[in-house]
Amino acid sequence: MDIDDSDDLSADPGSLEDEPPAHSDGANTADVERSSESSARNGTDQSATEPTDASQQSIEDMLLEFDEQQGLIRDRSLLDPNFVVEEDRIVGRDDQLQEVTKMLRVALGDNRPPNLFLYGPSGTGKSLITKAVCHNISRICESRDIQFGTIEVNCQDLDTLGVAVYELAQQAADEAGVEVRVPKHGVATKEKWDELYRIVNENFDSVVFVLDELDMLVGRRDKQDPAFSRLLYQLSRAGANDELDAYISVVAISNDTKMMEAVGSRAVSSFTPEDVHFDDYDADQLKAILRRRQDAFHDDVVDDDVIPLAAAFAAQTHGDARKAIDLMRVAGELAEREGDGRVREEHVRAAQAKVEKNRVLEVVRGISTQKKLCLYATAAVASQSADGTARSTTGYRVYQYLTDAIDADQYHQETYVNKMKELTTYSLVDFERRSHGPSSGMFLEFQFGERPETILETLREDSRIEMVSESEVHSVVKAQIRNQT
Ligand SMILES: Nc1ncnc2c1ncn2[C@@H]1O[C@H](COP(=O)(O)OP(=O)(O)OP(=O)(O)O)[C@@H](O)[C@H]1O
Repeated sequence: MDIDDSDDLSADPGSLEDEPPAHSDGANTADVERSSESSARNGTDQSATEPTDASQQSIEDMLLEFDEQQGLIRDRSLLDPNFVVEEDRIVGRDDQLQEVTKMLRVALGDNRPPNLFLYGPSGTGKSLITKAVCHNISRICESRDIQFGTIEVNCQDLDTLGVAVYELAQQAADEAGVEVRVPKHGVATKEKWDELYRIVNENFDSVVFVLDELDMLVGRRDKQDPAFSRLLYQLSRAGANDELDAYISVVAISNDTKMMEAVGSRAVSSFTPEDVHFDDYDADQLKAILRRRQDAFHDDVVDDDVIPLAAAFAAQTHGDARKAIDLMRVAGELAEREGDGRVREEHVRAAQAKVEKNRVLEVVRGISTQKKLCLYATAAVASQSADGTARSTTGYRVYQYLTDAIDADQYHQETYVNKMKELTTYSLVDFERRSHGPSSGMFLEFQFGERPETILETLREDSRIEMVSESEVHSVVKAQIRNQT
């Protein structure tokens, strides 16, 4: 996720000086004096229509003042989660680096590397490690005159298999420096596959396809297998038969550890990947990752407690390095905007509130009212339970209360559970199957990637949810938690 809060205040002072001010509001003292002289001559009083506050700073002055201010951030790219950092800035992923390198290095010789399935929570370095290894393979291949290509797509915003195949063809063409010869729309998916094969065969000896966030490629619901399963089947089969001359390897990346369970049996038997697991980072690892990027800031402008605090906040929610880096960037930008000479603990706390809110907003912006109600009910339970989790059985009762309160349709418990499961793809919420003894039956236990309070606060911005009394929900939740066996 990319949260861009940056205001680029680095306007070119030269060009600003050449420009006359757009209008005289807030102009300098001399202008104000000239203006009052002329009104006196004309016998008119302009004080009612024009600002007379001579101390008001013009926009130009403010821009120039900001521009002259020494910024705190020296290298913004190091605080951009999408920027691929140099190898020496990668910390705490030695095992995964070694495993991925060991398997993909086969591309350096005359052999097909194995397929890989990289899985683990968001922001744990899956994409970074893949890119770093492929980058190195590419460099060595260049010196050996092997045409190696990395063809990478993020499946998050790809709706159908056809769109995904076109995107692969487009990326392959970009990597090879050629043009795609089929149109994006209005042709059968088969033609897009053929075009992809043509581009690969004509330009590469060896290719690694990197399919990031693959589980998000669900495709049309009327198909038996999800689109990601069909994509894996077709790609890995093409590698094994004559359609592709180049050696190909498919690296599937997912947050969903259970993704392979949803892959159809045909695809499983042709894809057969080597698994590489990525764990959450702990606070110490996150601290080390941030310290290795501290030179993103000018020397000696970051207070000592800033990095440990950002690392601790990020460790609380899944140990996500992207979040830790986001926190540092937003804290730095807040400090710059306030004109503070240092990044302090208070900036990290303010950044934490902002980053959390942005992440929740990103998820809830596009979801239906029904999903919002499911999420609200579950977060309300988690916010009051002793361990911060919510049982599906309790969450459902609160959901029933909410739908009654606003007179909305009410789903069965199974649908409520499915809606909550669907929300796990955004890594805002996660679940585990649990049972408290033989008599209590099975239930899902939900835990949140952000504070449940932030989720509730954000969802209350929806006018239908806002209608429900907060204190009543509170009492209902309390009673339901008390009734849990
Ligand atoms: N071990 C690490 N050392 C240095 N930086 C890291 C490390 N792990 C992750 N990062 C940084 O954290 C950010 C997120 O990492 P990355 O995109 O690789 O995560 P991911 O596991 O692929 O997440 P997602 O599943 O959400 O795509 C990137 O900016 C990356 O540079």
